[in-house]
Amino acid sequence: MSDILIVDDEKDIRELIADILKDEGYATRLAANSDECMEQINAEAPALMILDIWLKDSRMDGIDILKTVKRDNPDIPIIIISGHGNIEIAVAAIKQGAYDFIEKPFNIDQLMVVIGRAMETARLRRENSSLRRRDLHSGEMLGASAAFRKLKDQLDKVTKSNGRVMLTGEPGSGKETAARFVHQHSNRAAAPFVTVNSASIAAERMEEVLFGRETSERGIEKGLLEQAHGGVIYFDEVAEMPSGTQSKILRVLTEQQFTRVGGADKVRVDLRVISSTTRDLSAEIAAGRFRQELFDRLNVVPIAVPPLSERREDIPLLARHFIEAFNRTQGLPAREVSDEAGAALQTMDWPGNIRQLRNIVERVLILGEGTGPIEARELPGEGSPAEEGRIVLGGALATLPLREARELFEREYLLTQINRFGGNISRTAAFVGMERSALHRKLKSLGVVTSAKAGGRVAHLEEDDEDDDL
Ligand SMILES: Nc1ncnc2c1ncn2[C@@H]1O[C@H](COP(=O)(O)OP(=O)(O)OP(=O)(O)O)[C@@H](O)[C@H]1O
Repeated sequence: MSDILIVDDEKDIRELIADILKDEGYATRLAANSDECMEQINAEAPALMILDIWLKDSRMDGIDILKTVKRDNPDIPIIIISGHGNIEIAVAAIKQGAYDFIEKPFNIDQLMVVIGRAMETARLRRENSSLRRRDLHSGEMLGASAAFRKLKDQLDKVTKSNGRVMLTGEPGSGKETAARFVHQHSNRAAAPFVTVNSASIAAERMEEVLFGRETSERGIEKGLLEQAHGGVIYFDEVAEMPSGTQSKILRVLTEQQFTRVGGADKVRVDLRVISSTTRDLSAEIAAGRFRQELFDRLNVVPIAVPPLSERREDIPLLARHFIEAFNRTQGLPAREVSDEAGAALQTMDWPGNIRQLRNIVERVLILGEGTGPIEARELPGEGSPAEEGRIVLGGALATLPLREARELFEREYLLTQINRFGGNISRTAAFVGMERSALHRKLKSLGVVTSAKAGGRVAHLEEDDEDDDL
């Protein structure tokens, strides 16, 4: 993605521009009409396009090409070449998103200045979005809950080794973040961390993307494996990997070398492999969708990343972290979180885990009401009944005698609070306003077991002792 695509129906002009650009050290590609142009872009997006607005013998004219490219590849800057006196068309092109225009006959210095500026703007834009992405994907891991500490201990141990790690966990629970953490704390930190999005690369392009290619026109183009040399390659959602690619990856892991598409030489790379999955890979293997041998090679150190519902205690901390990050990167208001909103966040369902929390925080900050603390009513799904001091009698509650309904309510209420405080009985007792021993008795009378998982409802309920940590 470092070359310039020149689209002009006049061969002389195309070649003249290409020669000038080559002298200036740019790689170039040429297209004479809209079909050739789209073919080139689909093969690989160029860093910049120089586009003649009038194209003879072409299915689409320059403006149509501009619209299509701006729709599908908005980051490619496009410089328009227009005939002398066609200012109106040039202005229309700028309105459609062209970066700038130059008039024919053009002067070389002027062309070079415009190209230089466009490249710089595109570079800054890319850097900005990668900074923003890095900021929200920094490998910085926050948490204090028992489930988080257990994860962190396991990750700390593997940073020192070179072993292949398989991270399992729900979507958005922080698998990539955990992988980046391992990378950043290992002796490979100075080398790249490269992600392979197994689900989003088309099966037929996978090989080229991973192994790179060699052609006579463009020489060697490194694939992701080579780009990650010395560092970490992260196979995100390995269960989505097409079966043909699974076999090829297996071969690379066994032979420790591969060839580029169209190439003959063997390439060796030094990589640490970390993979992740949201699916149960043993079920995928049983169903014949995932290769057992590949699983065995990738799953040397399995680590489970806990869902947010098992680390509710960390929710306020994470929410504050995202508010701060959105404030810094996007200038959104740095609001506090009210106690009610904090409690509501801790009791919500989180199928999308930490990513969902981040999205909700972003949405509330964008749509929010002013700069004061975030209130519970601003959160999705938070109705007014609780605010009015009412609860909705859902399910069986309305059909039960008072004593049983009260017990049911107490059990639900206490389980929810215990979850919010990460299973810590002392802090739960302090919050609900009971003595610790009284809370224990109450839980016992309600049939809640305090030393183990209670019917799957309490994830980390601890037996209390002097030290209230798990
Ligand atoms: N411990 C953490 N502390 C702070 N932020 C975190 C933590 N874990 C995850 N995040 C943030 O949550 C979001 C989702 O995390 P990440 O992309 O790592 O999840 P994932 O499990 O890899 O998701 P997917 O299954 O979709 O690939 C990211 O913005 C990430 O920065």
